[in-house]
Amino acid sequence: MDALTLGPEGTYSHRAASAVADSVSFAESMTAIVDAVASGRHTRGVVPIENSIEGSVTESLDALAAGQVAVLEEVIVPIRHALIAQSEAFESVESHSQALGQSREYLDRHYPDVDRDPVASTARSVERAREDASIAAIAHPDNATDALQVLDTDIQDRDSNVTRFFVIGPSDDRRDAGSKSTFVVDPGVDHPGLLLELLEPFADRDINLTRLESRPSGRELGDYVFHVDVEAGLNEDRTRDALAEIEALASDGWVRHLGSYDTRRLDE
Ligand SMILES: O=C(O)C(=O)C[C@]1(C(=O)O)C=C[C@@H](O)C=C1
Repeated sequence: MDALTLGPEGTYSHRAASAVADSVSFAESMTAIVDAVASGRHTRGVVPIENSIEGSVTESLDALAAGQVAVLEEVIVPIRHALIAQSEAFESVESHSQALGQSREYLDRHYPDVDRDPVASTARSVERAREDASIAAIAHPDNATDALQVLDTDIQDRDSNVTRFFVIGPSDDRRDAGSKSTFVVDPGVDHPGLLLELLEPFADRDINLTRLESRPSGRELGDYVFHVDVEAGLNEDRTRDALAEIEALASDGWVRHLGSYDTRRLDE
């Protein structure tokens, strides 16, 4: 099966997608990937969700909350960045904002006066460095082909750097079995203790939460949609019971079960 992911060739998303699909096609943004799967134009997509240093990939979270898709698997990819350019004589560093953030301490230490410019992906910054000697890229070292050189390796601020991706498909492919599940909750109400009430159904049943993220609903300041990951499948009674309680609490809003899924870890 073909998977749509963030391009061009050579992104970390490309590495994640290659591990789960027979072939890979490329899009320009996470929103475009989720839209293509939600509308049926593509059967599989692979989007980054969170990084161990920089945190959430907010564009992916907001697209998942808006689009009708299912999460089928999570893929954990080790991220080891290289500094890539035609020579040491570069004047600016470009990369995806996540990669610039993951290498912040390195750049502060070694290139404090060099401009940092975000572009759509790490591989896009490599294309730019290939065309322009004044630009250095931050990307996987395998991208340093032709006139490009790897000026430094392992420039991420922690060696344990990993990014978590979701493999997504149409809502009809949603599964109830898996070691983890993801929900998006728009409570539609606001009162003291609401967040506590939303979490208690999981705590009461000994269900471990692995992520809780508040994203602005976009309606007004202070109004949030919650992304919740738990270590349990929806085929378990305890998860179904917890979800029923949350649905009752959010009866003026909505709850979306994005799916239950297992984890795949890629080697370095
Ligand atoms: O630009 C890329 O290579 C991507 O696949 C995107 C992305 C991200 O959005 O987090 C994926 C993994 C790394 O954390 C850096 C960038």
